[in-house]
Amino acid sequence: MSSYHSSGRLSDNPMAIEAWFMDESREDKRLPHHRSPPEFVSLDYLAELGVLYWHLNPKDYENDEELQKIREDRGYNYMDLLDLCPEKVQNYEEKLKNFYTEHIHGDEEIRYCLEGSGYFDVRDKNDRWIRIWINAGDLIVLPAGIYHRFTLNTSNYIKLMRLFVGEPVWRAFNRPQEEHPARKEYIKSLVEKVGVALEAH
Ligand SMILES: CSCCC(=O)C(=O)O
Ligand SMILES: [Fe+2]
Repeated sequence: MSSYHSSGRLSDNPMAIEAWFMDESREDKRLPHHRSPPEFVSLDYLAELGVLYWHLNPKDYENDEELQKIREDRGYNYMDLLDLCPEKVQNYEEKLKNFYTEHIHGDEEIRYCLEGSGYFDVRDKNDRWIRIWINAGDLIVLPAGIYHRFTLNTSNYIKLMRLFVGEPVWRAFNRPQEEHPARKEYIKSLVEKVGVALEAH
């Protein structure tokens, strides 16, 4: 039997990311939205969807060799910081609304949480929402073409590092995007990886 720890996390292992299938309720998006009983999702399952994860030391991000290596290996030469609070972000409410509108990008979305926390929701191959809880030290990569969205949780604050290959393009394409080349490429990669026949949505 598993039990919750004081942090609210199911695991007391800070290296483990937590992800779960969401319920269907329409209540506040900043709440966890667990199913009853909770249905957790493994890192292996996320990897099948093309979602990558590392846990790093967020206090050392300026000199972190592990982060440096990931950036070199994957060509992430662009970096900036996003402090998501009303005082520092223009059009804060509008940005949050757009972040929570289901979308894809033509490129990977790479985010490293330095402080605070939040939820990245991604669609799995059966179009179910998986909620990924990001805390300080969690670096995730969402593949180009995966439907996703982001919300703050009840802590209401996150500081993120954004990484990119080359000149950043933040453009979001809201669902439906079945004809977008990145979407087609993503579906192809899923079929190759897990051999599932996916219906177009
Ligand atoms: C707050 S960063 C994550 C939101 C998002 O999906 C995006 O920027 O495209
Ligand atoms: Fe996005």
